[in-house]
Amino acid sequence: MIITTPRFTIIEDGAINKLKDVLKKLNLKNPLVITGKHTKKYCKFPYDIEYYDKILSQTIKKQDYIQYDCIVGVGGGRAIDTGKYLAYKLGVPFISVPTTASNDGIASPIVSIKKPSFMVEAPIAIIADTEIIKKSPKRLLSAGMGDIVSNITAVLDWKLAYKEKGERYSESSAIFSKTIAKELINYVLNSDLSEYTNKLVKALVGSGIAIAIANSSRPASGSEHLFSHALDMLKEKYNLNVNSLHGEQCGVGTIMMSYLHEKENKKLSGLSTKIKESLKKVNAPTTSKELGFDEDIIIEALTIAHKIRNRWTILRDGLNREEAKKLAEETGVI
Ligand SMILES: NC(=O)C1=CN([C@@H]2O[C@H](COP(=O)(O)OP(=O)(O)OC[C@H]3O[C@@H](n4cnc5c(N)ncnc54)[C@H](OP(=O)(O)O)[C@@H]3O)[C@@H](O)[C@H]2O)C=CC1
Ligand SMILES: O=C(CO)COP(=O)(O)O
Ligand SMILES: [Zn+2]
Repeated sequence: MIITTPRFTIIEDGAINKLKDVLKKLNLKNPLVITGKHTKKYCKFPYDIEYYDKILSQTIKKQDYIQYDCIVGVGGGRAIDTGKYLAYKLGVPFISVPTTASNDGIASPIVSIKKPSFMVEAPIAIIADTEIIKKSPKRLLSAGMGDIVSNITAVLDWKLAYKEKGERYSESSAIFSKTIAKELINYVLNSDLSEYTNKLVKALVGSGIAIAIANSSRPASGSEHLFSHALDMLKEKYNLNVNSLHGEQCGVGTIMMSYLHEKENKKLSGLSTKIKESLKKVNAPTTSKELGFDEDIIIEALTIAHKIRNRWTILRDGLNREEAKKLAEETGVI
């Protein structure tokens, strides 16, 4: 098994200005920058630039990109994911330059632009300019909290799969991942949030690295992500005009899945409430209404989530409609 983790991680104000130095250190000379319409303004480099929409709308032909020795993704989750995907298709290194902190794709070895998601090499470098990230829409920074609290239920689910199904499990990756989430939750609940963005970026980078070390998204993706993936599926199926973000959906999923874990383990008592409070404190959605979904969609997503992929979680063989409704009601999601 080959595990790749980033060689350079820079998290600081003005970090984007170090892209040139990082490229030099990595002996990379001709990058192609992938970005989005809202984030192009940050690409003040003398390199070729393309929008991710264009990359996604065409079949990638290696010969069209032969002159580039690496890909740099500058932007939100989709820009980063598209850059990572292109780098994978071309077999060149990927450098991640997030302009916000909405999910752990900024550092993970996962591409989720194509469903189902799949593992690739982790970014060779992460350049997170906190000056830019702090100015990004507040909603994206709230969503990031949802992707971090997910680690709590993801790890509980992973351990459950180990106990009930004998799945391969790594205690060190699990502890790393859940500690990242616990620390951020405690910080959020007990502070004035003045350092929130910095801590969030570090947590998301750590979460991506936990995935790389485990060589699986298990440390950061359990039943709460199954619920989020189910919502994405239903958005497509019913052509729903809902613009909820990945991290927002995962956060609401974590409230419900932690409640299910609590019911089986007294030691976890109060977990779901604590997670909900931490999401509220950063203004992340905690209800179907705030997410923008009708209650029926939330219930349907809960009933199909276990079928999304072959991953044993607290949902086990699935919830029926009645159980799903009860769960969403008892956690205040509907
Ligand atoms: N690989 C992985 O492990 C994971 C990957 N993902 C990926 O992430 C995507 C979701 O990412 P998410 O960030 O939530 O959503 P988007 O990438 O859709 O970004 C949301 C919006 O924020 C804008 N934006 C980003 N940064 C700034 C900024 N600094 N200033 C102003 N606007 C900004 C984007 O601009 P613009 O329109 O220019 O892009 C976009 O319009 C998923 O679709 C998936 O592809 C999600 C989870 C995990
Ligand atoms: O979003 C992710 C981790 O936060 C990726 O996980 P998946 O394996 O569920 O796509
Ligand atoms: Zn996620």
